[in-house]
Amino acid sequence: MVVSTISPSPVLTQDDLKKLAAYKAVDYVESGMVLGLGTGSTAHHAVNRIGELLKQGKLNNIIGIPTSKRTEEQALSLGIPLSDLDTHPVLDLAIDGADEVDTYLNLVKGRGGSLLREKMVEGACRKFVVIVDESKMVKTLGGSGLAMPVEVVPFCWNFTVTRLQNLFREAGCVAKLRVAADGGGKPYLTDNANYIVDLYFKGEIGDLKVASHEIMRLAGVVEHGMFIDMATAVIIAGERGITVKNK
Ligand SMILES: O=C[C@H](O)[C@H](O)[C@H](O)COP(=O)(O)O
Repeated sequence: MVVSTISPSPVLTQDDLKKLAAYKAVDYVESGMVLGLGTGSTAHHAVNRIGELLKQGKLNNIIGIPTSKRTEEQALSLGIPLSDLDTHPVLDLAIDGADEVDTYLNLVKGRGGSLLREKMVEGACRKFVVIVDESKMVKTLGGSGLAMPVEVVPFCWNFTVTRLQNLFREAGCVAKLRVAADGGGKPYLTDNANYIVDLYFKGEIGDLKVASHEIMRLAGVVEHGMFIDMATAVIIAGERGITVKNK
């Protein structure tokens, strides 16, 4: 793993740091690329920047593959030409945020609800650059005590919640169905009309590949938010500057 650090910065807000990481990642973009466009507050800055450079004529012939309906709308509003994986099954580069990044550059994603399309698009990229502020860095995934999202089919979701929780009983896992933010207690619906079950761990998840396999073996699970061995680089913006970690 190659690590490089550049330029210290003055006191910045978390959003400033997200923007710094995003802009740095857009330096990797070249004209003619097919690009995976990530989802979330950090990726939002990168998509805006790509739109800006296209408008200024500093980038040309970019094709974007959005990882969510939200990003699709944003990209269209910026005039970024879009396509999909059916037409462009291999992408040059994807840029996206993450909820957690461990020391091996494994990720937790999906707290914003977009993990399935992200995993499909980012798994089809030659390079996957992750952009985060330093608060996202963790020793081990799930160690922050925050959600590890799993996308599940709505059919008998309660059954799947119980099975997911039982899977990680020794790690003190609590599994909860995510509800929509707009109140009413209705389940949160993903872009694929599925539900999200959030897993909260008290202890260690253990071997991530084993955990991944166990989760995916459950009928009813569509995908989970652990992105193992997928990132090729992580750009971390912090109070002391930007750090780039390459796989
Ligand atoms: O579901 C959301 C995506 O995985 C986001 O990329 C992730 O949650 C990070 O989002 P943010 O940049 O807003 O922290």
